[in-house]
Amino acid sequence: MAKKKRKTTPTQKRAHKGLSRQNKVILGSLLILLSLALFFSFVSFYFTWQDDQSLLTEFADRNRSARNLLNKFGAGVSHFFMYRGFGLASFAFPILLGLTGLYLFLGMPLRGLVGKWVWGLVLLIWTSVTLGFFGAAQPLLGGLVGYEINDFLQDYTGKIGVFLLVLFGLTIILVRLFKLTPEGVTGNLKRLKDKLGGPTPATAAVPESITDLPSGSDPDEDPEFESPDPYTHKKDIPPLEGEQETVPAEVAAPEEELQIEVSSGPEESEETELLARKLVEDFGEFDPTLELSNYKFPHLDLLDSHGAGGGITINQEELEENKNKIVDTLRNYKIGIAQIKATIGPTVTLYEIVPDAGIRISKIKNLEDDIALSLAALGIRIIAPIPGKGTIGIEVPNKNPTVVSMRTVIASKKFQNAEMQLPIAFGKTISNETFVVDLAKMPHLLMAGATGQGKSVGLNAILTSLLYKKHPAEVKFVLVDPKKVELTLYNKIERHFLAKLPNSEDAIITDNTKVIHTLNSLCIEMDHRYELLKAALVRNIKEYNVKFRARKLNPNDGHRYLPYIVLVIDEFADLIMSAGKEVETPIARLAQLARAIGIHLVIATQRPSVNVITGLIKANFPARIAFRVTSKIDSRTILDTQGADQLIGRGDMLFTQGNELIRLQCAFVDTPEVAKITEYIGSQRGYPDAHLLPEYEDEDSGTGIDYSIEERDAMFREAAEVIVAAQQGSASLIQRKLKLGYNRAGRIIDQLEAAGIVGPFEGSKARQVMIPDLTTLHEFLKNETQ
Ligand SMILES: Nc1ncnc2c1ncn2[C@@H]1O[C@H](COP(=O)(O)OP(=O)(O)OP(=O)(O)O)[C@@H](O)[C@H]1O
Repeated sequence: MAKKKRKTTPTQKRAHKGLSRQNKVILGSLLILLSLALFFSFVSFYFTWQDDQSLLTEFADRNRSARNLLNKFGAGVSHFFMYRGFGLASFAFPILLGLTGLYLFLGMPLRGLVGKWVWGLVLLIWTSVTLGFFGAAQPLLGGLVGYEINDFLQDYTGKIGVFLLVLFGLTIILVRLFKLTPEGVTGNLKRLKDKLGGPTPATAAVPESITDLPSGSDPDEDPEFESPDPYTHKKDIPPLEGEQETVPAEVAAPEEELQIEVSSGPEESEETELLARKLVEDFGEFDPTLELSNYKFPHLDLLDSHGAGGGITINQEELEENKNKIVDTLRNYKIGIAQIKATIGPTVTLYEIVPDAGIRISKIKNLEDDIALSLAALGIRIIAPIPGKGTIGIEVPNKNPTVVSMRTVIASKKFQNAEMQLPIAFGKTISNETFVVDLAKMPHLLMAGATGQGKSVGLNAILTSLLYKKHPAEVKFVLVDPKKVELTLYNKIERHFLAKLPNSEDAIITDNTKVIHTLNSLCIEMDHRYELLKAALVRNIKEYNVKFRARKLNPNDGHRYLPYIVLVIDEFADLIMSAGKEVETPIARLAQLARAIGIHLVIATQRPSVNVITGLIKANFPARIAFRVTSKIDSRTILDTQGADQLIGRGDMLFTQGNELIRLQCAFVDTPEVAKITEYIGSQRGYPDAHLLPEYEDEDSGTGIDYSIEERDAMFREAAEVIVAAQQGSASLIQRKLKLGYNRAGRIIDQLEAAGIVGPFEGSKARQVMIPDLTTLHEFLKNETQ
């Protein structure tokens, strides 16, 4: 709404500039009176024209008077319009003049009059020609104009031709002006029959003819005229709250002054809607993928099956053996089992047991080590009870685990049909089901595990999933790789999928200072995106992009299609150890706020200690993955519970999104496969450069308020102009208008203060602007340099 209001202001201002309210009332009443004078003259002319005809040549003679109600004026004007002009159709003039007068008198926006004048003139000529055609013997019906046009047309097309032309004109008027279509007419007749005695369509048609627009764009239509043609269709869209008022406001406007103001707002919104619909009709929806329309998604053959094509092989003997061992161990401790069931997964088999009645669950839980000992196996995990099932689960690793290949999970129906914003195929659950989640819903992911347990493979699985599902226009990666080797392969897709800071050579970030800059730049991008969302009146990136695709957001106002941004940090511990708060603060800020605007974080660390995964970080990362860790304490640090220490490694992982823990076998994607995928994408035509993030300037580059003229920011002058023009000394105004980051805008404000253009900081209030207008400012800046 705010935007619409902003839009109306210049129009209103212009209107005020043209004519003052008083002058409008004066001019309006003059036109109304003139229209009445014309009307009475015209009517009277029909009865007196013969008597008054001789007088037309003796206008100056004061002794003679005309019989017309408005005397000589009436006789002369009527003769001019009715006889020499358009005949009966000339009544259009008093009507149009009266209407214009009324608009001026009531202060209504004159824009609405254009359509009425155009249609009025069209009707005037058509009526004149038609009456001239049918009443050629009666010059007062069609007037001289009607007669002459008829004469001219008949010379070329004959009587029949003119008749057909008149008929065609009538069709245009009925269809465009009155929105009559065969379906509409039958529908109306039916409704009329139903209503019997209700308001006739004829009465409704009057305001409609008034409000129509010549362009054929959707006017405020009479609800009575519902027809399935493309024009009336537009009305089927449910009106916005304000829009409902538009119809009565427009119709009743000539009588009620109060409603006039109301109509201006919604009219604008309708205009935007109309424009959007017209653009979509003409060009189709905005397609973000158009620039790389020939882009081919990677195909399955780029991935290996890692010998997992045949699925899980069940070793019946092993199953039986494990079952017996479990039953025996429990029996040794006097725990009877009523039922036992096995679910075989790729890495572990889950034995679900129902103990005899009266057995305490904690007793079984305490036997974890004993069961592990008797089974002589690592990585046994007891889940007592399994949530929602009423059974106790014992997970026992398989002797021959099956590799879950990325190929099988990508090929799975679940992933292929996933209607998610950022679908990730992590791998398989212990019941051998493909596990797919939406990164956008998580909304950030923390990944930890001891070295060599599958973190890098996990990150590759995330990136591969997105590469298989998303077009380069839809998602961008910001990759941070302090180890300098893990993510290098993704360099090849820089111009397709990567985002980087302006002026930086490599898209993959390996040094710490650059990481800090990038994180801050992402914070600026986040702020920009929030501004855009606010201006578009939407709540999240999804709604924003839908609106942008429907061409309801104007790129000239700074709107653009927003790709998702996934920030991946491999080895977070390194970073936090060397940069501490400088990294933690922007990460926490992004994690807290970035979910709605499509920036998602994936952070991996091999040192899950509390000084790396701090409380602040943890609180903002509800979704966590733990690969195998070496101690219970590490498991607690990541998951808030033990369990990760009992995993068997090689991609065996626990995933939580806040509540229950899910054990998964991570999909395996090897480095050569990643190389093939990136090669495949990288060899295709890409964008000219990587996606550029907003510029970030280090805060340390000068903080004192004693700025000399040479030290001033390059945007100082522009910023001063913005501030003086708006007479409002605020950093956020500079930020918004000049699209600068918060820190830079803040620094410019300090420089403006040092220059004496704005006053000192006044808490929550905007600073005082010391210079009244732009001319004074320019003078001031000129004097400064002299
Ligand atoms: N999902 C998996 N399925 C099968 N094997 C796996 C899986 N994940 C990892 N591995 C095996 O474990 C090895 C180490 O994995 P990875 O490089 O991902 O460990 P990491 O945790 O990133 O180690 P580091 O922290 O030292 O980089 C891989 O080379 C692979 O052989």
